[in-house]
Order: sequence, then structure tokens, then C-alpha cells
Amino acid sequence: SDGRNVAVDPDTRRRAFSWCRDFLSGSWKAISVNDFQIKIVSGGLSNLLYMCSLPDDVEPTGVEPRRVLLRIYGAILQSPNLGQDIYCRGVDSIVLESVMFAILAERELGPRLYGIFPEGRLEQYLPSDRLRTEQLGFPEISAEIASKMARFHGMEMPFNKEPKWLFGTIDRYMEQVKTIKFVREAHIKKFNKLIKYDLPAELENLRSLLTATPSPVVFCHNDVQEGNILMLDGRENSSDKLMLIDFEYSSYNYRGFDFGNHFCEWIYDYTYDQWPFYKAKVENYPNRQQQLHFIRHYLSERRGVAPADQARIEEDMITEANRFALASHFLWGLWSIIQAKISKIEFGYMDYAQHRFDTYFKQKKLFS
Ligand SMILES: CN(C)c1cc[n+](Cc2ccc(CCc3ccccc3)cc2)cc1
Repeated sequence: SDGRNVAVDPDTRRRAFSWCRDFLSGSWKAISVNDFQIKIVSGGLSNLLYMCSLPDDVEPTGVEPRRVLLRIYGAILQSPNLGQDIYCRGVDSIVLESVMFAILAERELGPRLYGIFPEGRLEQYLPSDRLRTEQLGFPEISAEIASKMARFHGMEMPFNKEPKWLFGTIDRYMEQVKTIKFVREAHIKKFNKLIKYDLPAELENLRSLLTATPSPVVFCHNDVQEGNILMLDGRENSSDKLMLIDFEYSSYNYRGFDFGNHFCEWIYDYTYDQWPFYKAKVENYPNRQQQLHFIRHYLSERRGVAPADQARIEEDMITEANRFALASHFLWGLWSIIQAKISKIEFGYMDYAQHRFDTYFKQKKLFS
């Protein structure tokens, strides 16, 4: 819902008002609950988002913001585990995600953090629009995504640096997929088509291919898609107009996964409003020249690479990105089969899974 015409229930309004008073202080303590402005931003399944504001005629007394984004953690987060709820989400717990958010905020790589409490947090409200899929290929935008990704990868974070996220998650999803029993005829038919790929055997091929593909382990975002990139208002003529957000799945991981996963997202537009609720255009996967453009801007955050080496480094990074793109297809393909079973969201998850694996096998022929 766009939030303009949906009233906020009195209980949420009361709780939001007291969080703003207690954590923002200043002018927020000088207004009444009736003057307190609150609008729903998104009532998704995973988190509830509200925009909270001072009334227009009240100025902040000090540094407190006049507008914040209130995030209330959802009961059912998009936890990738079958049937697990918010409190047993394994290592990627709320605590770790909150620490991550706070550190990124302090280092100005993410939205500011104004308040944090067990039920949620108060974040900087950034007037902005999410990117559209087609914008990922715009040279200037792609260049800035690359440099923002490089800055993200340059972060030293207090998390486990063993690169177990990728195949740990894939292995966990594969075990869950093996136990799934579909009941709906449509799902059964699509699942039987997917089984023909012998995914457990293919996973071993992928594992050995990527084991043989050098890729530095860095702090990865793991979900650099258009929906997680803000185009900040008022920066139209600046070269610093984007912000990566939603670090829910960020972890130490092979840098190649962030490259390849981002390249795959050029294919998929999730705003399609009819079944299957996504549009896939494999021809939109970045070509060699577009990949080089991205990689050169990623590297331009680094200094002192000798030109001769540069060509070789770029070539190796293109191979690295395209091989790890296979892992993106595999990971989100398995994730989507699981979502087909557990998700309440109307989306063609089985169709999407089929498309990811079809594209996996096509790209495997090209790049491995
Ligand atoms: C869990 N995680 C980080 C991801 C999961 C899946 N993907 C690929 C993807 C992204 C978005 C979707 C669409 C989910 C959706 C379904 C209905 C309405 C809105 C979004 C499907 C697959 C990327 C990251």
C-alpha cells in the first residue's frame, strides 16, 4: 500500500510516539500524541515501516531529526529457513543485523541510526526512490554501484570471516528442498521438471568449479539488486547519488558472488504486476563491455595497479564474476522452490526457480 490512505492503528501510533519521544528527545518531547505525524510506508511481511514526523510548525531544538523511518521487526522475517521464525534465525540474527546496521551507519555507508530497541529501530528517513531494473545498466549508475560495492567490500567488520555463507546456505536449502512435499498439481508438475536437472549432482560440479576460482573473501552485501539501491533526492547532478541498503543477508563471502549476483539482477524485474509477477530478460545480462565498465570502476577505488597487470586482473575478474553468477542462480533458485512451499506472497516462485536453473545451465556453457 502506498500508505497515503491507510490509517495507523492507535496502538502502533502510541508505541511509535513513545519511541520517538524517548529516543529522539528534543522537540519530540514537546509535542502531543495528536500533533505526532505517522504514516505507513510499507506493511510487508518481514518488517513494518512507518514515517514519523514532527508537525510542520515545530522546529527541532537541537540535532534531533524532524522525520525518521520507524522499522518494527516482523513476526515472519524473510528467514531463509523453513518454518523458522524471528527468534531462531541462526547466525544471521537480529542482534548481528543490528550491529551491522549501526556500524554501517557510523561509517556513513548506510542510513543513520537514531534509536534501537528490541521491537525495532528508528532510522534516518532518506527522501529517495528505489532504482528500477533498467537503471542498473545506465553507465553512470553502474559505475557508482561498482564504487559503492568496492567501499562496502573494503569494510573490516566484526563478523566471522570464514566464507561459509554461500555453500552453507546452498547446502541448507538443498537439504530442505529434498524434504519438500508439494501438494498442488501445478507445483508438483513444475517440481518434477526441476528434478530432471539432478540438482544434488550439479551442486557438486558447481562446488568444484568455484573452489577452483580464486575470489577474495570480503564483507559482501549479497543482495545488490535494484530494490536495495536508493537514488537519493536532490543529488541528480552529483556523482554520489546512490545508497546501498538492506544488509539483512550481508556476510563475509567471496567477492565474486556480489559481482555475479548483481549482474544476474540485471535480468529480473520484480515489479511486473501480473502472473508470475516478475519479468526476465536474459539478454539484459551485462555484456563484456558493461562488465568491464563495472569492474574498472570497482577497481578505481584501489590505487597503484600497473597497467599490464590491470588487463590480466580485469580478465580474471570477468571470469570470477560470471562463474559466481552461477552460484546466484543456484542459490536463489533453491530459495525460490522453498518459498513456493512456505511463502504467502503471490509470486511465481516455481517459474522463477525454473528460469534461474535454465539460465544457470545456459551460462555454464558460456563461462565455465
Ligand atoms: C533472500 N535473499 C537475499 C534473496 C532472495 C531472492 N532473491 C532473488 C529474488 C528477489 C526478489 C524476488 C521477488 C520476491 C517478491 C515476491 C512478491 C512480491 C515482491 C517480491 C524473488 C527472488 C534475491 C535475494
